[in-house]
Amino acid sequence: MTEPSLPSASPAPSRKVAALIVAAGRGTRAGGDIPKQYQVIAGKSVLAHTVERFRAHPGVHSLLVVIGAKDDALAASALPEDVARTPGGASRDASVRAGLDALPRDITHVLIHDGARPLVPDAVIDRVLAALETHPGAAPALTVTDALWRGEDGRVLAPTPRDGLFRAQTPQGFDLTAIRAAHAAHPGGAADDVEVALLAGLDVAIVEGHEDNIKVTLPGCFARAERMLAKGMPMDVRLGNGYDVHRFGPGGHVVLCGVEVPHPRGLQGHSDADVGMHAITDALYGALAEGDIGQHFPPSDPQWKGAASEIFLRHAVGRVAERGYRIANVDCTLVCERPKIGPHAEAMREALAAIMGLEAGRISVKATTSERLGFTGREEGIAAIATAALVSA
Ligand SMILES: Nc1ccn([C@@H]2O[C@H](COP(=O)(O)OP(=O)(O)OP(=O)(O)O)[C@@H](O)[C@H]2O)c(=O)n1
Ligand SMILES: C[C@](O)(CO)[C@H](O)COP(=O)(O)O
Repeated sequence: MTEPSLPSASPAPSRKVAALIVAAGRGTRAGGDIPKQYQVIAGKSVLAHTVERFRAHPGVHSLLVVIGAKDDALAASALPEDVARTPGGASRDASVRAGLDALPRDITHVLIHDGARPLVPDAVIDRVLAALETHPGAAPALTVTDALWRGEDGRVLAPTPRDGLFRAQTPQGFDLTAIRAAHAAHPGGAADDVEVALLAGLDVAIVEGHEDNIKVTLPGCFARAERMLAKGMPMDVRLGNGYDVHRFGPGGHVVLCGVEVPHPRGLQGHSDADVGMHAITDALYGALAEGDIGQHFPPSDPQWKGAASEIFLRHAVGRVAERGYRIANVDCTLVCERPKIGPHAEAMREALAAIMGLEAGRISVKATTSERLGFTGREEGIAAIATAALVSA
């Protein structure tokens, strides 16, 4: 890998560097209702994180984002108003060409970067800029450290030598005139700009990339990127509340916080009507700002009729972990005249602890009457209120 003799993050005075961030893809492999670069992680869109990295870098003079032809509204809500944008094309290389054509006249060098790489460290940008002082092209990469095989139909066919192989990253930096000419001469279909540059005979230096510089590509990448972003941030604390009510109907027991409690009447509901567990589940979804049980398990869907509430709670707990948080504690209050909760509270805490994979010491279950006032006082139903606290894992 090239280690320039005089690495310098700040370009020479005659050099004017633009960051060209390509973000016109559809993100089909990542899934979701909107392209991956507009999905929110750690409080803002993937693309906004990416843009912020380059805007904050002293060696970058100008920034242009290439967006999908129909993504104006998404880009407007994802990016600060003063970030320059231009429409891209149907393939990555078409988007790069559109961006190169739209750069300001005084630009001499360009850093071409995937909008889907929101974690690019400053040091990687520094290394590319430094290598551009002595090369017309420079790009970050990592050596391959795992063994490589060729395989087919789930079976290994043969080992493949890994000597001299690199995993390519971005930003890939170039002399602007040279890369414009290389793109103009390229037939299309290149995976990246280094491929385009090589066909034009440009000398491209390899500088050291970074394991954090991941490209959000598959559904699991969002949580991974969010966890990595959270590492550099002060501890994040999130609180959520949940409230639920179920009315009494015929029956011989109620299920509360996972425990069957004998009672002359049962609770009615689409699922097993565990009002306490529902309130806790909603508190967890609330803390994540991910709606409520009804959104994840629509009552209109017959598959959830009579479903055990622990299915909902396990899902919410799973989402907490996927989003890079852990549960600090939950507190649930059941509001009813009868049955008496006290004798069952410990069993309820244990039942919740087992489902949530949490120590019982982080779970509180308590109860109150409403002094015979209101619907709970008239014993028409049971209400539950819950609070959950999450901290970044
Ligand atoms: N027509 C395209 C295709 C891709 N890109 C950008 O190129 C980068 C790397 O591409 P990739 O990860 O393959 O993104 P997508 O093409 O969006 O993903 P997918 O192949 O899963 O649809 C992304 O920031 C993407 O937005 C682009 O600007 N214009
Ligand atoms: C440019 C690139 O990010 C280099 O690793 C990559 O080639 C583009 O993404 P894709 O997944 O290969 O489409």
